[in-house]
Parts: sequence; structure tokens; C-alpha cells
Amino acid sequence: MVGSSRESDGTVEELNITVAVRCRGRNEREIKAKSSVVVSVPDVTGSNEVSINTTGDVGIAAQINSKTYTVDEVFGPSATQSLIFHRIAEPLFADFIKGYNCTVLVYGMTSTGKTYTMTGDEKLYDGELSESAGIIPRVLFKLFESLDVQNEDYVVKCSFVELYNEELKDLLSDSQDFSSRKLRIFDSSTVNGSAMSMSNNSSRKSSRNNSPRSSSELSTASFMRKRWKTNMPTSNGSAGSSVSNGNSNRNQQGSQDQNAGIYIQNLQDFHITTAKEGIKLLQKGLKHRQVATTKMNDFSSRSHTIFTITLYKECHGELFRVSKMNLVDLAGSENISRSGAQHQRAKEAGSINQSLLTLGRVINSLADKSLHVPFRESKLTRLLQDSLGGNTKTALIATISPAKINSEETCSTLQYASKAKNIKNKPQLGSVIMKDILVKSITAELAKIKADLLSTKTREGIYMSQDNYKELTNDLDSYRTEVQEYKRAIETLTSQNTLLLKDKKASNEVNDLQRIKIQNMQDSISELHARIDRQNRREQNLVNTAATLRTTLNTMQNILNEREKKEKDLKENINRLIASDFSQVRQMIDKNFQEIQNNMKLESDGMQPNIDSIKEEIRTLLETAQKHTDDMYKDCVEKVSGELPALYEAASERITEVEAMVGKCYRDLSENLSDASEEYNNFKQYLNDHFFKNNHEELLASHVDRAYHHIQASGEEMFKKFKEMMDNYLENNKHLMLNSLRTATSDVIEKEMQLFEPQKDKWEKSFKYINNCDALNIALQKDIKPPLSNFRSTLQTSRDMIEQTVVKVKERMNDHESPRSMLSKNQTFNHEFSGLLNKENQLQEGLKKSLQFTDAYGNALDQLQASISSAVRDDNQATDKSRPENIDGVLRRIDEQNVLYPDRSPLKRASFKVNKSERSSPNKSSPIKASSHSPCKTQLNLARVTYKRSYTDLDGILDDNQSKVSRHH
Ligand SMILES: Nc1ncnc2c1ncn2[C@@H]1O[C@H](COP(=O)(O)OP(=O)(O)OP(=O)(O)O)[C@@H](O)[C@H]1O
Repeated sequence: MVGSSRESDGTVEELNITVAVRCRGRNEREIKAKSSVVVSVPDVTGSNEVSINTTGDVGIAAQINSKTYTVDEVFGPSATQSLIFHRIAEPLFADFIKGYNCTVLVYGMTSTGKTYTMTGDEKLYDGELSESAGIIPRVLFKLFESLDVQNEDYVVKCSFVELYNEELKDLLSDSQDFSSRKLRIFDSSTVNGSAMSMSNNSSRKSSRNNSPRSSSELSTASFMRKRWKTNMPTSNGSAGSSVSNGNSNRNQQGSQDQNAGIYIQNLQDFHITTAKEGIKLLQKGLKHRQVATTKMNDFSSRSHTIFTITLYKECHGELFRVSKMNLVDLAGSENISRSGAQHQRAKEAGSINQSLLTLGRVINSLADKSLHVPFRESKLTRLLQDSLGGNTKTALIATISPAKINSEETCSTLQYASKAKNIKNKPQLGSVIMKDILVKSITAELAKIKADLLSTKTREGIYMSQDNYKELTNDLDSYRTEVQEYKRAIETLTSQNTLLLKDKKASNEVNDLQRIKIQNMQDSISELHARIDRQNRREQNLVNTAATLRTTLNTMQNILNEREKKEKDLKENINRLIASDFSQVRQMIDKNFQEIQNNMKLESDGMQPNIDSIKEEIRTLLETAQKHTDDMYKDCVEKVSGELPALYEAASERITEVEAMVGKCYRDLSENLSDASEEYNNFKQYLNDHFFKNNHEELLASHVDRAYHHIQASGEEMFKKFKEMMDNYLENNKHLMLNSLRTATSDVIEKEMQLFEPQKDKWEKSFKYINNCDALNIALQKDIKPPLSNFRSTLQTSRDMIEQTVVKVKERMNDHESPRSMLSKNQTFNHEFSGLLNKENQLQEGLKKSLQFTDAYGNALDQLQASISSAVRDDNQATDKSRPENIDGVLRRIDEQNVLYPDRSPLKRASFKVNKSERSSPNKSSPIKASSHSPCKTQLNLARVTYKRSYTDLDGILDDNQSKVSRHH
């Protein structure tokens, strides 16, 4: 027999809960779903192991990979109701008869046969149970069979309670019954008025009525309990010791739970005298039970039920032992998604699963011998407190499905079952009650029932006694008070909720403010970025301007190069022309010389005849020479007096233009530089005063402070009791926020400065360049002025001198007498001419001199050509020398300075023209020849020298400037 215990003086040692597994066959749904059998159990019984194969393997692999659970006994699909009763319930029933409290539980997934096992077919067929009858009917029948054969007085009572959605309901109470009251669980060890198993002291013969327990019964029980605890003698004094013994044993359990009896207030116990009466009560209760159709079960129990049979059995003469048999049918655990539970069904399933979960935790805690067992976490576990780990003998039947589709739940059930096997109970005999008290209690109960009946008969509308009515009224008052208390609690909670909502709203507002502040800060940062961008653009503009300037310089440099090339070409042309002209003149002179020599030879052969012609010729020659001289002189004077002013004017005009250009350039540059300088100063000012020095930290700190004050204000209101904690928290947060903002700001500044630093260096350097250029520009302006004014004054001086010279030449020309008049006036000449023949030698000498002079003139021309060539070469060299090489950045100014010398070539041309005039006169007595050392030529040479000096000075300045510029670059 399963679950037997060793008895010793009415007590037993620790005893494990008996655990059995009952596996039904596949039901229609499972067969329809073609869900294979994965659980291996014996067909009927004979094993204590259940294996389940969840891997889907077959054959040996299935055996190897399947999980095996060990329990006390396993029943297969062919195990009958009778077998289950005999193997599991009957042993407990025997103990129950002996006076032990016993419990049989069925536990398992929905539709696995819990109700079938516990109740089965409860109907009677010709007064007999069917084969399908479950444990409860069988216990009822067995009980009365057993009691009838024993020759002892007894009283049997039944109660049937349901736990549905965590609410207790008396299934035997008529719902229309006015006296039905709310059921509440009490622990008799803490509730003074609770009764454990006391009930009416009625004998089998005397009380056959079903009657509910009354408050008087409770008072009696309470009184009895007090006496037991204080070892007070009972009224007859004889039963005190045995009662106290029993009680002292209970106390020795050392645990409140084990000592305590769980009692359901207002639950009605119905006195039965036959099994049929018990069956009727069972049927009545089952009708009231919550049953519904689900996808898994057509008659799915949606609640936990406890059918309790209380036995008061005579022992030791005047004492009756009280024992209880609790037959518990738990609702089935179900997978809500699979069971298709919705709305009410889903709520039921949730509640069922919750209470079963707690039951599982209680089982685990008890199995693991935890210090704390969460009995109080659900009503189910509270009700089962005595049966699990208490002083009750307990058997658990785990019902399972063999089908694969339920394998998950089956595993879970088997885990609970195997775990529950480790729970140890300390079963002990039930308490005793004195016969007279039991009789008094039953008598009082009968009297009350009689009074109710009387009231019912005599007064319309009143169906109970005054006492009952008063008690009910008191209960009503107490309920009203409770309702009031609940209302107050609800009001308090509502006001707390309102406050919390307000706090939440305030917090939300603070959060919004914070968000706005953060947005503002982000805007400020964006504005700073925009400013930096603008500054970058300005810098870029400056760089672009510098690039434009550079391009302009290059263009000007190209123009300068072209000009120099043209000038060079011009010089080459001049040289070529000079060379060709001079060779022509030379050839002409040589030719003339040859002719003269020939003439001289002819004359010497026949001089006389030609004297006249010679005379005439000479006269003509002289006159021609005179005329030529006059023309040349006039030309010369006209050229000098005509071209020099124009030359001067052109030079002066050019200088003025250059000056204007230089001045404009200077002004533009100065303006640009001052703009740049101003921009630089502005930017420097901004960098020094504002750039990331706008005291953002204070701003941030002020923001943080404001936020802090906001949070503090609301926090003070909201969390008065936690003010100190909040202060610390906020302070920490403030520091944290400040630090993080400071770190973020410094990171941003550092990053920006890292990016900006190279630009700044470049930019500052560029400003140095600008400054240097500015200084150079000023120096250039300063340096260029004196040579220009010198040049101007020199030109002025030259002009004055030339004009004076022209005047003097004119005066002398005026003073000069014409050769014709001289000859006409000179009689001596006429006279002497006739003696020319005599003076042939003189004439020949003169001719020779003339020839020599011509020769010398030719030499002089050669020299002049050489000197002009050398002068041109010098000029070229000087020009080459003065040409700045490798001009960079400041070449524009140099080009502008070169513009200062556009008159170099005209001056040279003027000089050449004078020389050309000089050499065009072959006569040594020619005024032009004489004028080769004239003041005009001297002045021209002087002007040329001065010009050259000025030019050299300018070259020197340019060289200086260029070297400075190169150094700065
Ligand atoms: N061992 C069995 N032999 C024959 N029929 C069985 C057996 N077990 C269960 N059944 C049948 O299966 C159906 C479901 O059983 P039952 O209602 O007892 O399941 P349950 O576990 O109580 O379900 P729920 O938790 O939903 O109430 C019933 O029709 C029942 O007759």
C-alpha cells in the first residue's frame, strides 16, 4: 500500500507525500490531430517511472533521449477508477477513519482527467456507484460502509468549496439563501473566534439534518481551544490530559503553519448520515461549479474545488476525535493560446495558472526545505497549507496526456509531481472534542433551526430567529464598516494618485523646460558655428583677393616682359638702322673723296680753265653749304625747340600718369590694407573678446541652476520626506551635468581651436605679409618721390638750358654774315682770286686739308657710331641690369615703377637724332661741326647723363625693393 506511515502513540514520523501519475489514453482531439504518443507508461500499473520523449526520435534513440520521472506509482490508460481508489485513496481513507487529516489532490493539464479521477461518474445506478465513479463517491460509500461496521458513535459532515478567480464560493449554499455570507479564510492559530474542526456534537442517531455551522458553534470551539492551550481541565476533568497531550504534540511542531488549522469562515458544513446524502451534496455542488467548454475540454472545470468530509468519531468514551478528508480537484493548467481562451475564459485561465504557479513554488520551497514557503501568495496554497508540509497525510495524483501535442505541459506536470515527492508531512491525529460540548453545540444548532422554522411559520417575511437576525445585522454593520474603510482607502489612494499625477505633470513640465533649454543651447552652438563659417568665408575672400592680386601681378609681369621685349626689338632696329645709315654715309664720303681726288687731279692738269668753274663751284658749294647749314640749323633748332618740349611734356605727362597710377595704386592698396587691417582687428577683437569666451559656462551653469531650482521646487513638494536624498541626488546630478557640459564645451572649444589654429597661424602670417607690403609700399612711395622730383627738376633744368642755348645760337646766327656778302664785299678776295693760280699750292694744301678733314670727319663718324653703339650697348646692359629678376608678389609695383621710364627710348632717339644731324655735315667749318662741342650738345649729353643717373638711382631703388620683397616672401 502506498503512503503507509509508522504510527507511534497517535503520531507519525515525517512522511513523504504520496505521488502517483495517471496517464489516460489519447482522446478524440489528439487522435484527430494525429498526435503521436510520446509518454511511456505501463498499461495499467506496476511501475513507478514515466518516460517522455520530446525529441521526436524513435526506437532505441527515443528510449535514450527520453526524460524519465520517478514517482510512487504510475497508472496507464487501462487503470480503472477502482484501481486508483484502492491504490491511492483507500490507504488515506484508512488513516482518515483512524483520526488523521488526509488530503487527496489531483493536479494536471486541462482535459487530462482530474475531474474524472476525483469525481468521475457520481451518479447512482440503482443506489450503486458505476465503474467510472471517482474518488469522492467511492470515499463516501466506503466511509459509511466502514462506520456502519464499527460500533462507535460518529458524526459526518460535508462541505464543498470552490475557488474561482481567487474568490471562495460555497458550492452547497443556495444562492437565493438570504443567510449566505462571504467566505473568508482564517488561520485558527491567530483568529480567536475560529474553529478548527469543531462542529455540532450530534450522534448518528440524533442528528441527520444538514445544518450549517453557526456562530455559537464557533464560540464553543473557541472556548475549547482556549482550554486546550492553557491545559485547563474540561468540565468533567477527565479528558484534560489526553486533549492536552494532543495539543502539546501540535505545539511541538514548532511552526505556526503546522500548528494552525486553516478555517473558512461562513462555510457551511452539512451533516450527512448516508453516502447517498453525501452524493446528493456532491451533485448539488457540482451543479454550481464553474464549468465551460474550451477547445481542449467540453466540460472544463474553471475552478479549484475542495470536497471536505469531516468525521467526528467517538474515542475514549466521552471524547470524539475529529478528522478531515479533503478531496481536491484542481483546475487544469492550460496554454491560453492553445486552449483558445478569450475574455472570461482567458481571465479564468490566467487566475488558474497564477494559483498553480504559486502552488508550484510552494511545492518547490517545501521540497527544497526553504525557510520561507509562500503559502500566503494565493488562496489555493493557503487552503492547502495543512495538506502540504503540514500535519496531514497527502496524496497527489498527477494526470497527464500521452499525446505529443501536450508534451510540454506533461513535462511540466511530471516535474511538479517528482518535486512534490520530496515534500515531507508530519501527519498526526486530529483533535478531540468532548461529547457533551458536541451535544450542546448540536442542540443549540437544532434550537436555532427550530427557531428559524418557527419564525418562518409565524411571521411573514422573516425566515430566521431574532438572534440570527441580530447576528446578521451585526455582520452587516461590520461589512458596512469594512466598506467604509475600503472607501476611505480608495479615497486615500485616489488622492495619492492625483498627487502623483500632478507630480508627473510637473515633472513633464520641467522636462519640457529642460528640452527647450537644451534646444536653445543647441541654437547658440549653431549660431557660433554660423559665425565661424562667416569668418571662414571672409578669410576665403581675403585669400581669393590675394590670389586675384597675384594674378594681376603676373599679368603685369607679362606686360612688362612684352614691353621689355619690344624695347629690345626697337633697340636692335635702331642699331641696325644706325649701322646701315653710317655705312651709306661712309660710302658716300668715300665716293666724294674719290671724286675730289679725281677733280684735284683734273684741276692740276688744267687748273686755270677750271678756276672759274671751281670758283663758281665753290661759291655754289658754299652757298649750298650755307643753305644746307641754314636748313640743318633751322631743322636742328626746330627739332630741338619743337621736340624737346614735346619730349618734356610727354615725359612729364608720363611721370604724372605714373605718379597718378602709383598714387591710385597706393591708395587702393592702402585702402585694401586698412580694410584688411580693420577686419583683422575686428576678428582679433572677436577672437579675444567673444570667440568661445562668451561665458557659456555661466550660461550653462545658470541653466543648470534654473533647472536645479525647478527640480528642487517640485521635488520638495513632491518628495518632502525624501528631501535630503533628493538634494544630494540633485546636487550630484547638477555637478554631473555641469561637469559633463563643461567637458563637452571644452571639448568643442579644443576641437574648434585645433581646427582653427593652423588657419589662424596662416592668417596671422598673411597679415604680417600685408603689413610688410604696406611698409614696402610706403617706402616705395617715399623712395620714388625724390628721384621723380629730381628727374623732373633735371628735365626742367635741361629744358631751360636747351632754350638758353637755342637763344644763344640764334643770336650768334644773327650776328653771322653770309658768305656771299662777305665775298662781294671783300675786294681783296676778288683781287687775290686772280692770283689763285699762284696760290695753287695753297689751294691744293687747302684741298688736302679738306680731304684730311673729310677723312677725320669719317673717323669721327666711325667714333660716333662706335660711341652710339657702345651707348646703346650700355643702355641695354643697364636695362638688363636694372631688370628685376625672379619678381614675385610685389612685381606689380616694380612694373609700375618701370612705367616711370617710358621716355628712355625717346631720349635715346633724341640723342641719336642730334648725332645724325652732326654727322650729316661733311664740312669742318659747318656750324653743326662746330656745334659738336656746343652748349646744346653738352646740355643734351648732360641731360642724358642725368637721365642715366636717375635711371640708375631708380634701378637701385627697385633692386632694394625687390630684395626686400624677396626677403619677406
Ligand atoms: N482515464 C480516463 N479514462 C477514460 N476517460 C477519461 C480518462 N481521463 C479523462 N477522461 C475523459 O476525458 C475528458 C476530460 O476529462 P476531465 O474533464 O476529467 O479533465 P480535467 O483534467 O478535469 O479537465 P479540466 O482541467 O479542463 O477540468 C472527460 O470526458 C473524461 O471522461
